[in-house]
Amino acid sequence: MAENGSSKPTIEIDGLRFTYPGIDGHPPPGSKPLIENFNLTLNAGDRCLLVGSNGAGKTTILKILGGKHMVEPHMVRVLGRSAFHDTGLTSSGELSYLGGEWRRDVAFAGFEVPIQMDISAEKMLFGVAGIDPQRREELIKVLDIDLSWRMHKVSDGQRRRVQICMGLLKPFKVLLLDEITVDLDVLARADLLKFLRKECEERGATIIYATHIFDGLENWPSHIVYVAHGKLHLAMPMGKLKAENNLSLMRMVESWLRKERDEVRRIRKERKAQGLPEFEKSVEGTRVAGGPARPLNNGWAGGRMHATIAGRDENLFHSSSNRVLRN
Ligand SMILES: Nc1ncnc2c1ncn2[C@@H]1O[C@H](COP(=O)(O)OP(=O)(O)OP(=O)(O)O)[C@@H](O)[C@H]1O
Repeated sequence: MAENGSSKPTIEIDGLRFTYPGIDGHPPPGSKPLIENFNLTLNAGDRCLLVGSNGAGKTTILKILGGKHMVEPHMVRVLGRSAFHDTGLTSSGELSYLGGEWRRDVAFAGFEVPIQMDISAEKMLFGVAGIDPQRREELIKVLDIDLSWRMHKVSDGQRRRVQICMGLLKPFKVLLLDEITVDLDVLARADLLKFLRKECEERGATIIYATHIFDGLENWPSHIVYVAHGKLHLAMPMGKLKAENNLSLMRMVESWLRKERDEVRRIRKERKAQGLPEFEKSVEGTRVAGGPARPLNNGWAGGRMHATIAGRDENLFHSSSNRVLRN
């Protein structure tokens, strides 16, 4: 994929395989991997849109890249390093992940600032040490943040702007965005996308952005990746895709998802006709080897992880899934 200066890929996924662990920290016996045979290479400057239906595995892939789930080090390399094993990648800010639970509970992994408390936007944004003042000023402007906002009183969108600003303060080399723009108004979203594009073009950053909202994205990505049932279905430079297809981005994705859904329905119908259950059984939240049935969540979802760390289930967490899951 496109290169910018450095010839080494910034993101390399090679034969990725991943199964969510059961309560004992191991994949449940008989379970089928959620992510399988997944390969992707991205370079400095690439802006990659990650698309797929609900439950396709986008968040899981981003979390693996963000070092939150353990996989074998050779399967996923970020800036040539294993994100799970090399914690310096995230602590240095070179790798930044802005996703679901980050949005709900804390301002930014590592800063440990509860977002709902009575604190001003200014205190949050100026409380982070070692930030380039010019970059901070630019971000405050891009996200149109009023420094006097009190975090417990602002709207969801205003709070989100401060959170995004916190997450972008350090000049990342790789940024993983998991549907972070849902609450932003049209202007804030457009300005943020413009800023992110500049980060890739001028600094050679690499961004993977998972979203279901295609408004204003038509000319933003340099690459598109479509994932279905944990498998890579398509990874392509946007230019090539547009040359082969004159649909809009949204219509294109819609047509892929429609095809995928029709195929799932067809398989279910066949199973029913054969006297088999339409939906497959799940083992501790993971699908059993077989057709394209979706796994169910086993309760170790993002929101639960924080509760587990902070709450009474702490021992349970430490004796089980923390071997493979990092929040
Ligand atoms: N902690 C977990 N344990 C077991 N299964 C999980 C866990 N987290 C997610 N899953 C399952 O893995 C599958 C993929 O989930 P994931 O969140 O990666 O999908 P997604 O593509 O991001 O979906 P969406 O577009 O809805 O955000 C889902 O079926 C989900 O139920």
